[in-house]
Amino acid sequence: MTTDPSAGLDIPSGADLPPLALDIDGTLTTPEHTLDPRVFRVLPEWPAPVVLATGKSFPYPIALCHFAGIPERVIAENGGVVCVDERVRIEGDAERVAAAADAFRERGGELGWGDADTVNRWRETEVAARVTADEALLREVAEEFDLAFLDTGYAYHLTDPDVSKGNGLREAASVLEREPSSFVAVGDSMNDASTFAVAGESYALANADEVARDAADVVLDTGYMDGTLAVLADLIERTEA
Ligand SMILES: O=C(O)COP(=O)(O)O
Ligand SMILES: [Mg+2]
Repeated sequence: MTTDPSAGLDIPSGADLPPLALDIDGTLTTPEHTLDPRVFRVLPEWPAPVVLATGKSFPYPIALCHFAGIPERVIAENGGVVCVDERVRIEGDAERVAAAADAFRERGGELGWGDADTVNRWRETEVAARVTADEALLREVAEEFDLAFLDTGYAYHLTDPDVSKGNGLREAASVLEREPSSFVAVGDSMNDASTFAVAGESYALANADEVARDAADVVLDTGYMDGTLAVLADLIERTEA
C-alpha cells in the first residue's frame, strides 16, 4: 500500500463499489491525530457515496468534505446531527445535555478546552470533555441525567442515548436511497459500534478499542489510514475478482 499522498486507488472504470461510512479520528487520521493526506486523493475518487460519521461537531466533517471536494454527507455529534445532500436532521434532547453540563460545572468539573472551547462552541446536541476531565464526575452526571457516557479515546461525550452514529447512518442511507446494509463501515472506537451494527460489513482498525473490536465483522491488523486504505483496496480487488 502506498504512503504517497498523490497516489490513487486505481479503481477500474465502472466498478460497482459499496457506499462507505467512515469514522474520522483514528480512521482517517495518523497516530499523531492529524488528517492523513491520502484522504484528499482517495475520498473524491471513491465512486459511491462516502458518509463521514464522527463524534466531532457539525462544522468539522463539513469542512473536511469541503476541502476534500466531496458532497456534504455527514453524521456529526455521534448521530445528533445528520446532514446529507442538503437535508439536515437534528436529534436528541439538547436541553437535558446542557443541564447535565451545567451540573458538571457547578460541581467543579471543567470540560478542559479553554475559554474559546471550539470543541463545544458549535455543538447542537451533545457535550464533549477532554480526556483529562473528571471522568468519575462526568459518569455521575451522565447517570443522573439519563445520558450515555462515551469514551472515544479522543474525548468524553455526554450524549442522548437515543442518538447514535448507527441511527444517523439509517437516516443518511434513506436520504441517499440506499439500504443501510449496503454500506461498508470503518472505525476505531465505542462510538462506531452502532454504525457497525447497521452497516452490512464492518471493520475495526488495529488501533480500535474493545467495544469496536467486539462489534466489528473484521478486526484489522493495520491501524489508522493504512488500515482504512487496506479495506478500500480489498473492496476494489473483490469487484475485480
Ligand atoms: O469526537 C471524538 O471523540 C472522536 O471522533 P470520531 O468519532 O471521528 O473518531
Ligand atoms: Mg474514531
